[in-house]
Amino acid sequence: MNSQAPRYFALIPAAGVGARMAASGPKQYLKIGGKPMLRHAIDAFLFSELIAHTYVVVSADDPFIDSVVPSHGVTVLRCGGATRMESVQNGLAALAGTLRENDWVLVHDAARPGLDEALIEKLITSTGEHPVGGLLALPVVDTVKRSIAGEVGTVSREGMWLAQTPQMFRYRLLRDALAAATDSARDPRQVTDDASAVEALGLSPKLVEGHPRNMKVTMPGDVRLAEMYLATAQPELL
Ligand SMILES: Nc1ccn([C@@H]2O[C@H](COP(=O)(O)OP(=O)(O)OP(=O)(O)O)[C@@H](O)[C@H]2O)c(=O)n1
Ligand SMILES: C[C@](O)(CO)[C@H](O)COP(=O)(O)O
Repeated sequence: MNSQAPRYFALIPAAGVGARMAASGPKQYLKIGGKPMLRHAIDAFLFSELIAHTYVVVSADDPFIDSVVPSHGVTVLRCGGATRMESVQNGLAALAGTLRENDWVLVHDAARPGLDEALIEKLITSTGEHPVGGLLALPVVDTVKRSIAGEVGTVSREGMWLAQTPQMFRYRLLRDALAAATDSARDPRQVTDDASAVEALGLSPKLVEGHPRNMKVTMPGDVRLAEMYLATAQPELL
């Protein structure tokens, strides 16, 4: 019987280049509401009493992080990889010996500045007892089209969700799932989120309804939308 109380850690992959944003530098350092995007994500975890510590994965030569990271509660891991998955894998590997096998890891995109303590608590209280883990997500409410070589069709939206982050899994399970995804014949670039690696093991994580404010800032037009969400009071949780 494991008598240790559960521990929750945040891991923020922040080693991307923001190609789709096409800004002058990596998008995670763009100011959103006067504060770098990455710092919004960090602060959500710092303000949460449930998170024991936060780790941020950046590229080895990142010149910006030292002016953004706070002086407490956060450790920078300069081990970013060529893909989001690699950055997460490298970050988890760097925490071997620090994290216990059954510690919960909440992986959250630096590109999602709208996360807040309420959503973190909702994910943890909804998932903490789940045998696999879970993630914030939004049910699809629009009709879904797929266009391939000019052929357009409609995909049933029954049971369809849009994955957000954090995605939370036990440290050992997540490391094993990502390692299996790397070893599999499947193109690892298909592993665009942490949950898909776990699902490839035949496991089903819990989907916990997130919020549109927790959007991923990807394209130039997303910056203003994210600022509008951040400018509003904390919304009632869905
Ligand atoms: N090699 C990479 C690629 C992405 N990320 C992180 O993964 C998150 C989600 O990725 P995405 O929104 O795609 O960011 P970028 O990869 O920077 O964007 P783009 O695909 O437009 O280049 C971001 O916080 C990004 O910093 C990472 O840590 N390491
Ligand atoms: C992890 C993620 O945010 C879930 O929707 C998404 O897969 C990240 O995709 P990206 O292309 O790395 O932004």
